[in-house]
Formats: sequence, C-alpha cells, structure tokens
Amino acid sequence: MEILGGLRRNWRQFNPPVASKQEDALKFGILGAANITPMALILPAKSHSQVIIHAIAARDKTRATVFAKKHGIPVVKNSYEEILDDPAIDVVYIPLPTGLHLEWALKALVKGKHSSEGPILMEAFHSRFALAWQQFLAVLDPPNISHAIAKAMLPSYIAGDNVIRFDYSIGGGTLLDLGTYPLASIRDAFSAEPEECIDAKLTPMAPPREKCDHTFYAKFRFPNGGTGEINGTLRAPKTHLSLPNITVTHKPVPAPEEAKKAVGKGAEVTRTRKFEIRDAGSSTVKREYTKTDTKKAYTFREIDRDAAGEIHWSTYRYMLEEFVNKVKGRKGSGVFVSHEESIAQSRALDMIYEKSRLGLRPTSKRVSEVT
Ligand SMILES: NC(=O)C1=CN([C@@H]2O[C@H](COP(=O)(O)OP(=O)(O)OC[C@H]3O[C@@H](n4cnc5c(N)ncnc54)[C@H](OP(=O)(O)O)[C@@H]3O)[C@@H](O)[C@H]2O)C=CC1
Ligand SMILES: O=C1OC[C@@H](O)[C@H](O)[C@H]1O
Repeated sequence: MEILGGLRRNWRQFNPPVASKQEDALKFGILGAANITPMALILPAKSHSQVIIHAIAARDKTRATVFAKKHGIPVVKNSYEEILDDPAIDVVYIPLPTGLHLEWALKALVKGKHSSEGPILMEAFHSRFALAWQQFLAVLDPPNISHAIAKAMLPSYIAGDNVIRFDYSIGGGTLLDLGTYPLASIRDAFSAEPEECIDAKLTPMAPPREKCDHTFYAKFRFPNGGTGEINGTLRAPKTHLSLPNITVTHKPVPAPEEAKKAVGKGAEVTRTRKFEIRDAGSSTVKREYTKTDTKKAYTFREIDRDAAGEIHWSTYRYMLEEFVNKVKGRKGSGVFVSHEESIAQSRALDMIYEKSRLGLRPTSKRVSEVT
C-alpha cells in the first residue's frame, strides 16, 4: 500500500495538474539553460496559477532555443542582460554556478526585478521547505540539544570531474554545493548560529582541481555548548545509496520530561525516546527502555498547520508557493529563507574554509562593480 502511495505521489509530482494562469501572474525570465531548472522551476510552475515561465537566455542562443522548445518557453532572448532589460519580466531565476549568484542577483535587483513594491530576493534553498523537515523541527527542543550530526553522501556518477562543481573560479567545491544542506540543517536544528568551527577537513580533488574539495567534514560549537557535525562527499562509492540524514540528540532530563533523539531521513522522521528508571538520588539505572515512533508528512495539514500544500508537491513547489506569496504580500506558511539566514550560512561556510587549509572561495564582484 505504502509503495503504491509513493509511486502515485511521485508520478503526480512529475505530471502535476496544469493550472490556468491568472491575469496578475508573475512572468519569470531564466538565466542559462541549466540542468536543475526543469525540476526546480519549470515543473513546479505548471501547477501554480500565478507563475508564467516567459523567457530564457543562454550564453549560446541555440542552446537556449533548444531548451525553450523542449519546455514550452515562448521567448528566447539573446543574452542574460536582455532578460534583465525586459520590462515584461517580473522575476529572474538564477541557476548559474554558485560563484556567479551574487553578481547576477545584484544586477537583477538594480533593474527592479522580483516585485513592483521593492524587490524580493530569495535564495533557492529548497530543503527548508520539505514538510518532513518542518515536522522534524517541531519535535526538537533547540536549547537542550547536545549534539547533531548531518550527512550527505552521493556517488561520483552524480557529478563528474568536469562540472561547475569542481571549477574553483566559479565557486567550486563540494562544501559550497552539497555541503550547504547538512550545514543548514544543523544550524536549523540548534536554531542558533555556530560560535566556533572546532575542526574542519576538506579533502581536495586531484590536480588540476586541487583547490576544490570532494569530501568535507566540520565540527562546530553552538551557543548552548552543544556540538554539530557535518559529513559529506560527492565521491561516495558507486554502490553507496543513502538519503541525506540528520541525527539530533538531546540532553538527558529528569522525569516527567523525556530525553529524546530524532532522526530525519528523506520524508521520514523517527523519534526515539530513551527512559532510565533510577531510585531517587541514585545514579544506578534499575531499568531502561526506549520508545520509537516514525512519522511522515507531505502537507501542512498532517502537521496541524494551516497552509497550502498537496501530497505531490515537491520541496521546489513549496518553495515557489512561498516566493509568490511573499511577492504578492500574502502571509503564506511562514517558511522562507531570509537574507539574514543566507548571510549566517555564508559565515558558517567561511568558518570551515578558514579552519581547513583550502581557503576561501574567490570573492564575488563588489556591488559597485556590478551596478
Ligand atoms: N537548489 C537546488 O536544489 C539545486 C541547486 N543547484 C545549483 O544550481 C546551480 C546550477 O546547477 P546545475 O543546473 O546542476 O548546473 P549546470 O552546469 O547544468 O548549469 C549551470 C548554468 O550556468 C551557466 N553558466 C554561466 N556562466 C558559466 C560558466 N562560466 N561556466 C559554466 N556555466 C556557466 C550555463 O548557462 P548557459 O546555458 O548560458 O551556458 C549553465 O547552463 C548551481 O549553483 C548548483 O549548485 C543544483 C542542483 C540542485
Ligand atoms: O541537491 C543537490 O544534490 C547534488 C548537488 O551536486 C546539487 O548541486 C545539490 O544542490
């Protein structure tokens, strides 16, 4: 039954109901014919009545034309600049190499893109919008977390050596790519920013890509004294199949409270509570047992929150919903990625680079150079 439900949900995710578009729909322009765009924007846009994918440009116009034809995008521009200069375009989607995000985001903001009432800028950090993640956060007690460890391991065939992820000049390295997910998840779990990076190890690629890491490890100290670790790679063995996951351990507390451990894996949240029975004042454990429960959530309804969502919505679809809500001035679910959080995440990433011997990524162009 569960397998059938999963198959149905996935089929629906890739074949969503197509919404008719409203008069006030936002027109999106896309910079580059990137691989991620169909999954992250084009598919989610189909079921959103206020999103129209209007135009695309690539460095090579033929490439953009082929992409536009395949995905039913009506307008192909000659350059990224032409997208920014088109007054019909409200929102710019920037799926460029990481090192170019800031430059093009600033250029888009200068052209007044994203909203008529002041620009809305959102980092497309989709994992934040997973319903299971929201459910996971709800069972945590951040001040009492003693330890969190988040892992993300992908086999080497996911990203070959010649992809943007291993080009130092455009922000290459696994930490700045896959590593951003476990890092954000431990920051989210502690609901605080790390005070110190206690340990960091970035394993470099072979020359000539030696400035880029293929594997990362880091350990942080958080303000409540707890520690958070991240571990990951884009070079896991070919047979390695595991979902990104996080395990959060809480400090033991006296009854009637319950010490707990929560494990998030894919859409599943498993909570284990460990109980120890002792005589009052004694440190000897007379009996111990654990209670475990596992839950899945795909909609806000399932976690008793009142916000839009369907069981087949992907993390990207939830993210698009909240972006449009923000532009339109609607309350939405309250889940978002604020500028402050993006900056805090960047600071934590820099702490890792500084602690390791690999050094910071190249600095993006300054605002004054872009504007
Ligand atoms: N949020 C998420 O879930 C995900 C985010 N990402 C992020 O999205 C971005 C794109 O990833 P992905 O789609 O896999 O990458 P691709 O290599 O498929 O796309 C990158 C695009 O960047 C453009 N580009 C512009 N300048 C350069 C340059 N100097 N070198 C190479 N490409 C350039 C290319 O556009 P053109 O067509 O004009 O040549 C290309 O289409 C990355 O930042 C990645 O980290 C990726 C996967 C998931
Ligand atoms: O979701 C992801 O998984 C694979 C990575 O290389 C990619 O960029 C990342 O965002």
